[in-house]
Order: sequence, then structure tokens, then C-alpha cells
Amino acid sequence: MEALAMQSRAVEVAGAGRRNGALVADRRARAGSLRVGGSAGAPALRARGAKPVAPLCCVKTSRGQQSLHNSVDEALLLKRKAEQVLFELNGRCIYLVGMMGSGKSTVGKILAEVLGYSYFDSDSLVEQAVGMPSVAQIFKVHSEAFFRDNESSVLRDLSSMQRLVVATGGGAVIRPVNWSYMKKGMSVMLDVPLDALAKRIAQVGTASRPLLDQPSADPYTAAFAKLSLLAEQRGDAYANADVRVSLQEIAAKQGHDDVSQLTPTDIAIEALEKIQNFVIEHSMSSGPFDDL
Ligand SMILES: Nc1ncnc2c1ncn2[C@@H]1O[C@H](COP(=O)(O)OP(=O)(O)OP(=O)(O)O)[C@@H](O)[C@H]1O
Ligand SMILES: O=C(O)C1=C[C@@H](O)[C@@H](O)[C@H](O)C1
Ligand SMILES: [Mg+2]
Repeated sequence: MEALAMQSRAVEVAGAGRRNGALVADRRARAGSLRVGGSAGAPALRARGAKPVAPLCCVKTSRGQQSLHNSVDEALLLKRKAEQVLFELNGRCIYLVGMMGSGKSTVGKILAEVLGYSYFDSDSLVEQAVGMPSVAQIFKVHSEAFFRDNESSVLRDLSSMQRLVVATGGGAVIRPVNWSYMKKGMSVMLDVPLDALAKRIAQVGTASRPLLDQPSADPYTAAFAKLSLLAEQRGDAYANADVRVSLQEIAAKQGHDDVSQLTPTDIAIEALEKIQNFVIEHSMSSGPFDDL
């Protein structure tokens, strides 16, 4: 867990961070403005050891390379929203939860970049911790329970840090102990219709996702059937998330019939909006590290 150890040291240097005594009313006012720049939200320190997220311009989808942003305006809106939310977050981590293929990694990298946070993928950290190249292999050689134990350890370690965006594994929500870790930050559920998920997954195949892998079946049908079952079993667990970002709701707001017309930036903007509203509503101006 070298990456985590290095990140941990950087967090120590960052210290407790800025204390935030702003009144809720001030924060509400700020939420309504579109202020660009300013130093209030600047991260105290970019984590040493954690790789800066490379600038993003496009994402590979079933239709080839899709632009992350529809326009410069959209990219600016994203940045402005991030500036506002950064202040409210006060260093809290963001945990993205959602079904396999829901866009946790894609949206997580965008959020990390605009917030100046470090990005981690919990599946990758488990692979590193176990010393195996893929989750599929860990399931095969060990077991799902072994994977889940390691997933919990990774989330526990991450929960002592600040300024991270964490893309969690799709099943991280099923263990209550994982919620005790994720509740130290903000959890955001990406809610994507099952047919859109199955299409995305069928595009890349199911081999890397052991719970969906049925080599003899048509990938879309197999993925759709299993995802439907998992969604039913995990509905209550996903509902623990602090905020839910529904792609269907964003598409409806934008007048699209289909969620496939949404860019990852649209989704990231909505996530920031929901995070901001949640933090303001819950008056979470003081961070969990303020007393350290
Ligand atoms: N808004 C989007 N529109 C279209 N395709 C997308 C969108 N977001 C992500 N994708 C594509 O869907 C697939 C899954 O996305 P991603 O890997 O980000 O999801 P995930 O939730 O991290 O999945 P995993 O289960 O692997 O952790 C990828 O091929 C990605 O390029
Ligand atoms: O939904 C799930 O249970 C999983 C999702 C993946 O991210 C991996 O964590 C693993 O394949 C299990
Ligand atoms: Mg992922």
C-alpha cells in the first residue's frame, strides 16, 4: 500500500487544514454566486506520492471517443461549481458508490481534477494490497469474502485521509462497516438505468467483472439480468449514500430522451451541485479533521 502510505504522509503535512467558521447564511449566499478564482477553496497541498490526475478531454464509450464537455461553457461551469464546493467540503473526502459501470471512475477523475483532490480506485488498491493484477483473479484464487475483507481494510485506511475522491467497488456498500468509513466523508451514488449499464458493460465485455461473467451468454443479456438482481439486493445499501445523482433526472432537466446523451461533465456538475446542497443543508462547515 505504498500509494496510501505516501498519501498519508502528505495528509500529515497538510494538517488539520483551514478552520471554517462561516455561517450557513454566508454559505447559502456563496452557493448562489458564480465566483471564479479566489483562494478560499485552494487545496492546502497537493498530495505527495498520489499521481496528479491527467487533464481530461474525452472518454471512450460505445460510440468511440466521447467528449467530456459539450462546450467551454460547460467546462467553466464545472470549474466554478468546484470552487464553491471546495470551500464547503473543507477537505472531506468524496466516495463514489454505484453499480458496476455506473461511471465512478470516469466521474471520479473529473471531480478529483477540478477539486485538486487525489483520486483513488478502491478495486486497484485491493489489487495492490493483495499483489494480484485483477479483481477477477482475486475472486478466482481466493474468494469474494477475501476480496471484501481487503476492500474493507482499504476503505478503513482511506477514511483517515483528506482531500481524496475514491471510486469504490460496486459492492462496497453491502458491508455496514464500510459505511462507518465512508461516512467520514461524503458519499455520492451514481444512479444509472440498468439498460445503460448493461450496454456499457457489454461494450467492454464481462471478463473483468467476476460477478457478471458468464462466458456462454450474450454479454448484454447476462449483464442486464445480473445487474437487475444486484440492484434489487443492494437498493437499500445504495440508499445510504448522502446524495444520489440520477442520470435520468439530469437527462429530463436537459430535455434529452436518453441518458447516453449526457457527458461525464454533466454528471460531475450535478454531483457537485448535490454535494453543495447536502453540505449546506446539514451545516457541515467543520471538517472531521478540525480537532486533530
Ligand atoms: N457518461 C457516460 N456516457 C457514456 N459512457 C460512459 C459515461 N461514463 C462512463 N462511461 C463508460 O462506461 C464504462 C464504465 O465507466 P467507469 O469505468 O467510469 O465505471 P465504474 O463505475 O468505475 O465501473 P467499475 O465497475 O469498473 O468500477 C466505461 O467504458 C466508460 O468509458
Ligand atoms: O459490484 C460488485 O460487487 C463488484 C464491483 C467491482 O467494482 C469489484 O469490486 C468486484 O468485481 C465486485
Ligand atoms: Mg471503476
